[in-house]
Amino acid sequence: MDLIEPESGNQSRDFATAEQEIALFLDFDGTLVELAPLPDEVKVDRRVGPALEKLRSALGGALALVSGRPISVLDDFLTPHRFDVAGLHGAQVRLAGEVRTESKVPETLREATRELVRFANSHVGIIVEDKRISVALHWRLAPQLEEDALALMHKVAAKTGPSVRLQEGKSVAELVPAEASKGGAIAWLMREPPYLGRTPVFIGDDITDEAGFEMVNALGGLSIRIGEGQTCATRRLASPTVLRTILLEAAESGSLSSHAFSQG
Ligand SMILES: O=P(O)(O)OC[C@H]1O[C@H](O[C@H]2O[C@H](CO)[C@@H](O)[C@H](O)[C@H]2O)[C@H](O)[C@@H](O)[C@@H]1O
Repeated sequence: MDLIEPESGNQSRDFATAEQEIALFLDFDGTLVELAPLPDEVKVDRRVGPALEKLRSALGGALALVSGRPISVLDDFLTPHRFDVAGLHGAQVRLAGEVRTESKVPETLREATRELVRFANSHVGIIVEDKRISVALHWRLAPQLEEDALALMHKVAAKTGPSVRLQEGKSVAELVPAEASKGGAIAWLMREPPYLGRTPVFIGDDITDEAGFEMVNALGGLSIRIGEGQTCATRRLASPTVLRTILLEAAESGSLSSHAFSQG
C-alpha cells in the first residue's frame, strides 16, 4: 500500500469528482525529484520529462509545475521539455510559453542578500541561493546552524519591510515577494484555459506547499502531501518514487484521473 494514512483529524476522503477531468499541479523538489545536499545536485529521472509531456496531452494541456525554483532553473533541469510553471513560490507564472505574471524585485532585497552572503562567507556549510526576485538561505550542510540561520532570516526579513515575506522550507528559509504564493498562482492558472473548469490536483512535500493545498481544497480539488509532517493536504503518498511510478504508469496508459492517486 503506497498511501500513508493521514493524521487523525485530517480525513482522507473518496474524491467525489474522481471521474472529472483534472488539472495537475506538481511541486518539484521533494516531489518530482528526491532532495539532494545542494540545490544544483538534484537528479531528474530521464523518464520524467517525456512522461509529463504525455500527461500534459492526456490532460488537454492542464499540467503545470509549481515550485520555489525560478522558471529558468526548472527548464534547465527538464530540458528539452518546457511546461507551464509557477516559479519562485508563485512570483512568476508562465502559461503556454509566455511569462504572464512576474513580481518586481523588492527594493530591499539586494541589501538583504548582501547580509546573507556575509553570513554564508563566515559559516561553513551555509549557502545563499540568489534567485533575483527572491533569495534563499540554506543550512542542509550545516544543520547545527539552523537556529542562527533562522534568527538571521527573521532579523533580515523584519528590515526588508512589507514588500517581502519569510518563507520557511526544508533546511532553508527564503525572502520572497509578499504577494506571491503557490496558492495564488494555482488560483490564477485555474482561471485560464486549459485549466479553467477542471478539478485541480496539487502534489507537494513541504510547508511551502501548504498554501497550494489550501487553495485546491477550497476549489474542491485534491491535495496530496509526499511524505510525513503536519499538513492540510487530504491525502499522502510515501515518496517521490511512488509518485513517479504513478505518473509513469499513467503516461504509459495515456490517461490520468484522481483515482490514480488513491491506488492501494
Ligand atoms: O517548491 P519546490 O520545488 O519544492 O522548491 C523548494 C526549494 O527547493 C530547493 O531547496 C530544497 O531542495 C534542495 C535540493 O534537494 C535541498 O538541498 C534544500 O535543502 C531544499 O530546501 C531550492 O534550492 C529552493 O530554491 C526551492 O525554493
